[in-house]
Amino acid sequence: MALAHLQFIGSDKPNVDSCQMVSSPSPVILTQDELKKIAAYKAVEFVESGMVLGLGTGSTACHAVARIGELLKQGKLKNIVGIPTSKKTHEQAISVGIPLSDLDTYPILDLAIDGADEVDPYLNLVKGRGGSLLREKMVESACKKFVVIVDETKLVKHLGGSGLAMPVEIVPFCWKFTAERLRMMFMDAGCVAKLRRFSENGEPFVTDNGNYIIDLYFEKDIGDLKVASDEILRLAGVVEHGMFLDMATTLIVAGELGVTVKNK
Ligand SMILES: O=C[C@H](O)[C@H](O)[C@H](O)COP(=O)(O)O
Repeated sequence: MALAHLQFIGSDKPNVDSCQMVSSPSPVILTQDELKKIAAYKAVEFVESGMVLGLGTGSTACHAVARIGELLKQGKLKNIVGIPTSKKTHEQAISVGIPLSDLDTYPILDLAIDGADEVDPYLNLVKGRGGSLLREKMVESACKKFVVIVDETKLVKHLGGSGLAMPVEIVPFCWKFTAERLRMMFMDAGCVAKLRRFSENGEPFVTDNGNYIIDLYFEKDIGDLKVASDEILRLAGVVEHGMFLDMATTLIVAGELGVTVKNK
């Protein structure tokens, strides 16, 4: 079975042993959004009636939320309870008719479906470029199964190696102090720490929890991810970071040559 298309950026030898190609190569060139939708629809095949579901946030996860709503309307799914990971997903879920609840009521979820900003060959993730990392991490760490859905541009060899942001949610109090501490923490990796701002008015971006986001950019590999994770979380002022280590149980990747499902 040809799996050469499942490439982790920068990887010499992608780890694809446990992958399964589930659709044949398509002759049509698909847009990135169409690929996201294909991955999302594939993930929704894991959903069964009666499940308590973690509903992710972002341009990929929104296709899954829409699909679940559609199947509920068609009567193909019944008795679903959704736990949204952001205010935006909350609104979307209501609009498509998914009954909602929260972690206080359902501390253990059957399944969560969500996108990611980066995925490494071990299914570690960077999340939070949409700003929802804290609620996502709370919900997705309470799930028996966590299905991650991406198009193939999200695959990387090392987290933080794509040159894009590694988000850290912090309290607004003395944010410059916290940003500087984070920068110094990863000085050897050439870290730049930037407060996320709304592009329209330059005001700080505020999360659903009333916090700020510091985006970390690295010139070099940050080394052991667990060590980096623990160190960030020990810093007073930090609420959570966007590294989701050892949480995903299944990865669904949609690419030009088809859809691949990889189980951990
Ligand atoms: O905060 C946002 C979430 O972590 C998203 O799941 C992640 O950013 C991926 O989003 P998208 O599917 O839009 O690329």
